[in-house]
Amino acid sequence: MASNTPSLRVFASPDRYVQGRGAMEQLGALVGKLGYKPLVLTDDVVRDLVDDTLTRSFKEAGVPLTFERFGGVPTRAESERVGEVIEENGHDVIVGLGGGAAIDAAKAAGDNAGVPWVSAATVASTDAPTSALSVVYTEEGAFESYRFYDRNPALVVVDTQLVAQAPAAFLAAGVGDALATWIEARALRGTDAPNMVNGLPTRAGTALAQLSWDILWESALPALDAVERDLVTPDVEAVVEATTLLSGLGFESGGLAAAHAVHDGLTAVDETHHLAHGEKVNIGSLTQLLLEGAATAEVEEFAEFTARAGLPTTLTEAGLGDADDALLDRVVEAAMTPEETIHNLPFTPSHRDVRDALRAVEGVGRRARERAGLGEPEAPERN
Ligand SMILES: NC(=O)c1ccc[n+]([C@@H]2O[C@H](COP(=O)([O-])OP(=O)(O)OC[C@H]3O[C@@H](n4cnc5c(N)ncnc54)[C@H](O)[C@@H]3O)[C@@H](O)[C@H]2O)c1
Ligand SMILES: [Zn+2]
Repeated sequence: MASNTPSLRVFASPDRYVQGRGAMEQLGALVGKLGYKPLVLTDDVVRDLVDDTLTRSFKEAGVPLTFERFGGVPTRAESERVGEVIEENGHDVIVGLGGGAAIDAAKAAGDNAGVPWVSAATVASTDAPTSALSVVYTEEGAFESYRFYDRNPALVVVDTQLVAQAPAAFLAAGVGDALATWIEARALRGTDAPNMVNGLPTRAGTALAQLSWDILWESALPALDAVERDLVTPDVEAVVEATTLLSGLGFESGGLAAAHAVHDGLTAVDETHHLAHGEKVNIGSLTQLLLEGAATAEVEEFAEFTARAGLPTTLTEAGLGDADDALLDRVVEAAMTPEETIHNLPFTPSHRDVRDALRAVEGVGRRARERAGLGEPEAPERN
């Protein structure tokens, strides 16, 4: 990102954002305003969850409902395949239904086929739904590249009842993804580093990142308690808005830095593939704070808060507890490619600086877990 230095400030957002309990009941009517023949890209798990609701919703709206099965990984090939389905059958709008992966694949397929795209989120696990970019993966699940579009989703719909009924780990991952947004956006303030819409950050983007952080600090823990019991409370509504809308606008127009670059680096090694996006991002946030030399109290408070939220705060939980330098070098190399957002930091860390910060996460994270009464971190089972 550092190679291009834009001179104009840019802020981007979806055309419309709709959130609430039972929002999927409205999907047919909302999508019907955008096209006559939508295609809904989703996996079997999500389809089973919403089939009845969407069948009813689309029927009432007089809009035909066609599902396409999502292959699970947003690869270039998967988007090309779905783009062809859109073209061959004359669909005029695509809906990505589920988590960040289905949503990202739908954006890419819509762009390939030249039709608008809609994000319909059934979990609040990432800030993917609002953005004008997709993260493209290899078949093996490693980060390949960001793919940028000229426009954001035409519509974003988030059903908080579905979010509440999903395993709480999804919302925890969303909290991890969204907390990083402020840690990263604030690092770009006053620099000429680009945001994710090829501009300089606007005050709005950065302020929304901070608002997301403030809401999470206030409401994430009670929201996670509520979601454990399938409840939609005002804390849940606030946290879903923070993880989806505010973090989405905040990261895109406020900009990314080291936390997401380290996330991308972590995807390069199989050891971390059991972690969700937001979980890997949390290791990235801790790495960025340590790399910045942030105040000890701040780093420790962040580690403890995110450990309480159920996020990984140690390399052990990331499957890298016994990683040798060569393995961490692969992570750091992938985190520091020329395109990576780590170069948006207002200083230039060396490879060794980043590796040491990453390794230092273990000690901070362990101590935080102890303070939170969570005990020793557990390594994932290897199969
Ligand atoms: N484009 C962006 O701006 C952006 C931002 C952040 C993350 N991402 C991308 O998002 C992806 C990660 O997304 P994710 O963490 O949501 O994972 P995911 O999309 O890979 O998986 C979500 C899983 O949850 C299941 N699921 C969905 N709704 C459910 C529900 N209500 N109940 C039970 N299960 C449900 C799905 O079947 C699926 O298996 C990564 O590819 C990441 O790169 C993109
Ligand atoms: Zn993210």
